Amino acid sequence: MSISYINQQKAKLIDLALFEFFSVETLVELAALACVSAIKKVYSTNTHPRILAIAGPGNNGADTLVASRHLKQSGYNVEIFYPKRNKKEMFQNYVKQNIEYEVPFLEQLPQQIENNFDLIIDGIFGFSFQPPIRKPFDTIINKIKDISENVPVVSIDIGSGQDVEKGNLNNLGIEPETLISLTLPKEGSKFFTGKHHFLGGNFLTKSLAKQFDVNIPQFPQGEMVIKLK
Ligand SMILES: NC(=O)C1=CN([C@@H]2O[C@H](COP(=O)(O)OP(=O)(O)OC[C@H]3O[C@@H](n4cnc5c(N)ncnc54)[C@H](O)[C@@H]3O)[C@@H](O)[C@H]2O)[C@H](O)CC1
Ligand SMILES: [K+]
Repeated sequence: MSISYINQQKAKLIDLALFEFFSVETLVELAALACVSAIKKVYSTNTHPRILAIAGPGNNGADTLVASRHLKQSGYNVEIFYPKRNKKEMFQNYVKQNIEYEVPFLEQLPQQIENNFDLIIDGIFGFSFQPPIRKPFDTIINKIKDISENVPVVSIDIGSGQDVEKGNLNNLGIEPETLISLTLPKEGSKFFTGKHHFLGGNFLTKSLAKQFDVNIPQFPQGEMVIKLK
């Protein structure tokens, strides 16, 4: 039985259904841990010790802020660029936590990313993205696209700027080396051209799968992610 790929509306509805059972903090913490697990499988602290994490204003950014803290605790040097701060208490707490865990926040996107970082985490937009890309993310996404040949990019849930359902239309979005889909892959990820595709966020029950008419995977024993590619 193949895993279902879901459209934007279904992703939002499944997310809402999960909020009936879990707090957003719980889902974000688990999603972030799954991302960290996938990242560690491909990029070690020896080969890719310096990480630049770029966090957007929504829950894709929340996943990134939490993943940054866990990566720092796992021995990576992480720095965060978080240009549009969400005022909600949860996000303010994530900032405080990172400061406590000695993860610095950068005021600007660094000039020489290629020389100073081994890996970029793209946590700008997830499944709620609606084109066109607004400022300041247009220039940020273009910059990441330009250097993605030289520095590997890991995108959380979606390559930011990509259409959730149609993929990298007109090459407007980030095409990452590694994509980590959450809950179920989005339709746009059928066109993923990078090297590694993981699925994390083992949140769905049989009953929710039935309600949303989706096929859910069996995660390998003891694993937080499944390798799809
Ligand atoms: N069930 C799950 O799979 C879970 C997934 N999680 C993560 O949450 C994101 C979706 O989060 P959401 O808050 O709904 O939205 P986004 O982060 O995608 O972005 C919303 C944010 O971005 C702004 N925005 C949207 N379009 C644009 C644009 N064109 N230009 C500029 N800004 C834009 C918008 O205004 C909002 O501020 C999902 O992908 C997962 O990563 C959670 O972990 C919970 C469980
Ligand atoms: K993203």
